[in-house]
Amino acid sequence: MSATRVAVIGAAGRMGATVCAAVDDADDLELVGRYDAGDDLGDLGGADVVVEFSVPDASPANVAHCVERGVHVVVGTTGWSEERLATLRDRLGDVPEVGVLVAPNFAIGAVLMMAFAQQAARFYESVEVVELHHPDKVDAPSGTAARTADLVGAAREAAGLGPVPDATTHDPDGARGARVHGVPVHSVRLRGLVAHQEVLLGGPGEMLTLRHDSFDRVSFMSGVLAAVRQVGDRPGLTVGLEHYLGLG
Ligand SMILES: NC(=O)C1=CN([C@@H]2O[C@H](COP(=O)(O)OP(=O)(O)OC[C@H]3O[C@@H](n4cnc5c(N)ncnc54)[C@H](O)[C@@H]3O)[C@@H](O)[C@H]2O)C=CC1
Ligand SMILES: O=C(O)C1=N[C@H](C(=O)O)C[C@H](O)C1
Repeated sequence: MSATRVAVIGAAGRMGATVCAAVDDADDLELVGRYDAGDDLGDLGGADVVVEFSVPDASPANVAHCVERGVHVVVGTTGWSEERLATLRDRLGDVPEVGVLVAPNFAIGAVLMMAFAQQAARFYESVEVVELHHPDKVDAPSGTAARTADLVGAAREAAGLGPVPDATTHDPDGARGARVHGVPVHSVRLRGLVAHQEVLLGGPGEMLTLRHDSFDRVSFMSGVLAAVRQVGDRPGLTVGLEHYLGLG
């Protein structure tokens, strides 16, 4: 069987460079293009699949370029709001054979953490998300934290839980963090870190802590490569790697 041809957008970045190395190392994949800011994406080097890890403001146009050329895309870039996803879904309506996966986190443990948090949400009165990342990250909260909060918030709503208890009335400096789908989210940026998250769930007399740590970007590679191998067989838009792992 011939190798799947893969191009990487954002190839000079932390994730893009790691993906290029992982694709180079895989016997069944061939790296046919590396693109970064300012490059003409052209025919994408004849790629069957593109892996996109760039910046939130550039990602939708990059993905549109691929989709218009009938190329499947695995997207790891954050910032895919509901509005952006809806536009992409519309665009995919014109090319029904093309598959796109948008996933906020490709580490298996992070995917499991989100699934466990969603499962646990209905049992706890209180929940907060703390995400901790390297200080070169440009977006906050992280895509993973936003998705976790969305999943947890929706599960709470479905279970008929009200707002998380919080007596705070005076918070001039925003110490209680952001609110995503009603869930408080706190972002830490610290030299030495890569990507980490805790979901804290509290009930009378107890707390459940779900924690995931990516110590190295290699943690994302098995998920990225699994997605590259499957995306061509999954037409349309999929959000979240869990759907490729039988967890969705
Ligand atoms: N889904 C996941 O598992 C993960 C997602 N990420 C996300 O991936 C994205 C990239 O993260 P990093 O690699 O750490 O960032 P980075 O800053 O190291 O790399 C981004 C790269 O994109 C390039 N770029 C900027 N504008 C571009 C354009 N218009 N077209 C093509 N390339 C462009 C930059 O020059 C840079 O080389 C972020 O949104 C981050 O949150 C990061 C790690 C894991
Ligand atoms: O920028 C990063 O590093 C990461 N970004 C993703 C996110 O925002 O969730 C995934 C992971 O946390 C690493």
